Amino acid sequence: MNDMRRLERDVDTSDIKISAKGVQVYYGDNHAIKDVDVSIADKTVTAFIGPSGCGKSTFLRCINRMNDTIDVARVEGDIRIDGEDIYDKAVDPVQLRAKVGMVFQKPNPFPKSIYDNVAYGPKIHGLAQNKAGLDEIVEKSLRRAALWDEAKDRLNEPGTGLSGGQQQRLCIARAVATEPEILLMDEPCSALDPIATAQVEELIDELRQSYSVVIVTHSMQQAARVSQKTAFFHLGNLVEYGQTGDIFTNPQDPRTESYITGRIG
Ligand SMILES: Nc1ncnc2c1ncn2[C@@H]1O[C@H](COP(=O)(O)OP(=O)(O)OP(=O)(O)O)[C@@H](O)[C@H]1O
Repeated sequence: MNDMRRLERDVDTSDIKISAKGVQVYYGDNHAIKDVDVSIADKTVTAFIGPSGCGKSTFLRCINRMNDTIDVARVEGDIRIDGEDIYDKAVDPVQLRAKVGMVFQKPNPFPKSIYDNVAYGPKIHGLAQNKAGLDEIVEKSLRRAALWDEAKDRLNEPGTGLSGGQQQRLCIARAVATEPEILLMDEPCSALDPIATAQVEELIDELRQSYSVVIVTHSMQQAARVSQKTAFFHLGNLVEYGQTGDIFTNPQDPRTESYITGRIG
């Protein structure tokens, strides 16, 4: 039995959205993720924490097969969404990524208008019948990302002309526009000021009503504020996983305790 299985506590096994078993990731000879098992709940924010280089982003990228785009990366093991093997040969990674949206560390709007940034995904996935349908999706997505009021009078202006915090909300609007079921966020606030961070955190809390949200964060305060479940990674191992409150107040593994008290990291 590995560490995580022994230490997993209070993780509701009902309503599991993502389940991973025996996941290994290698970059060439570098064994970056070591035999990770985890079950991630629907309609919940799950935070991945741990020291730099422990594999948080690598594991996050397994969930929408973004590691496929890295030549030297090799993923082994079993990852299922709603019980379906996402690494099955029949699964189209492009379709998968519409269902599993991703928001990156640095806001990365396309060099297109605000409207087109949001409309791009729905267009390529054929989600709108006509222009009116597309307009509706764009408005709804910008509203969900709490950007509509600031953007509605400048939809044809470049997305890159928005402030950093607005650009990140635009990227969230772009991610939700394809009606995903899971939203992966890789340090989504690291380039934002405290006000924009607070707005995005508020948004994450709202988004969990509809999605399973998985967020990588370097900020333990942020993990404590936004997540219900926390997974602590160390040297490629998932060391401890449980209710966020328990992980921060009563960690079971000395490595978790050292990290949250600032002794490693
Ligand atoms: N594209 C890549 N090519 C080769 N090795 C990589 C790549 N991405 C990550 N790695 C390696 O995999 C290991 C885990 O890195 P990863 O970025 O997943 O960690 P992390 O916990 O997200 O780190 P950080 O908090 O610093 O972002 C590291 O040894 C890193 O060097």
